[in-house]
Amino acid sequence: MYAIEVENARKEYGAVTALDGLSLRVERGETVGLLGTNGAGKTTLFELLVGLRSPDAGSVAVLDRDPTDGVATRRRVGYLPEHAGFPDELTGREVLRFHARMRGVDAERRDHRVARVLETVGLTDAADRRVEGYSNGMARRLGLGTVLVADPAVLLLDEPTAGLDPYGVEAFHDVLGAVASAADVTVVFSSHVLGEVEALCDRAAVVHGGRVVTDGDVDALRRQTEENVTVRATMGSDGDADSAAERLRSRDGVERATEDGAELVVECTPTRAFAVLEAIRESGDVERFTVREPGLESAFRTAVADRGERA
Ligand SMILES: Nc1ncnc2c1ncn2[C@@H]1O[C@H](COP(=O)(O)OP(=O)(O)OP(=O)(O)O)[C@@H](O)[C@H]1O
Repeated sequence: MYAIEVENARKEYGAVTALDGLSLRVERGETVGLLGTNGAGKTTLFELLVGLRSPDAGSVAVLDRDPTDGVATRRRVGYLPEHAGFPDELTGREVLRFHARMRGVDAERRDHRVARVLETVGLTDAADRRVEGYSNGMARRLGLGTVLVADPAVLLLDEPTAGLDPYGVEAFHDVLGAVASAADVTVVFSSHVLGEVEALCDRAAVVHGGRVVTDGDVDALRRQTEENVTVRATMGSDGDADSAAERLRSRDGVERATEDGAELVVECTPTRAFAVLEAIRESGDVERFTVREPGLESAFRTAVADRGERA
């Protein structure tokens, strides 16, 4: 059962094509990271998903309904825009109460719900302070609270951690990870930080030039990269990095093997990495080694490069 189904969506702003036949399906309960270059079309996609815009062609369904089709579906979808702001003079609790009222949370449940969300996003102690005194990280968590307060089935978060320091990112991830693991909550968030998509998502979709150019399981995407695995082995006193490098150069899958001081440095194709590691282990007195695998970042670069630069 899909929470989100976008088929061949097109959206133009005058001469600019923001979405150029974008298709994406997200199952209920999935957490999907949207990666993309600037101007790839991610925000436009979110705006279609919350019914703020309609596609010029193609179709968009959220929880089996057209999102422009009425308030009932929209209430089940929580959207955190990239630049969410709050009136400075309100407290965090007042902001959440306002959102709860706007999103149809019953009056008698409202205070309880707000208190629970404050707890979830770690703002209970700051709940009655004015928002103007909040740090960037606190404001982002309050933003997440505004979308959680109506207990949504689908969360759409547009670059939610942009501009946060590492502690702020970590705190945000803790909250989002806990929310996303709850049964039946579907999360789609966009990010330029590939590490956070690796950490939080089962699946990633790369958006480029208004289309999804690669989509799949995060581990499978990582393996699609054309970049090499690098192994650095520190040789012991009986080892000879130079002659080990010489022997390894003829091995299948080894792209480069060199000696760097007491270290043997070998670059190999990801598919042959295991066999090459064995060969390194057998190549003499190896004390320890490190392996640097190509991350999602290189898979992203490969996917975007394959499609050429955006026109
Ligand atoms: N209201 C608008 N009017 C005109 N052009 C727009 C409008 N909104 C977006 N665009 C253009 O559509 C394209 C897609 O923009 P969009 O904001 O959806 O991309 P994005 O992936 O969210 O980018 P970023 O990562 O930079 O936020 C861009 O070329 C952008 O300049």
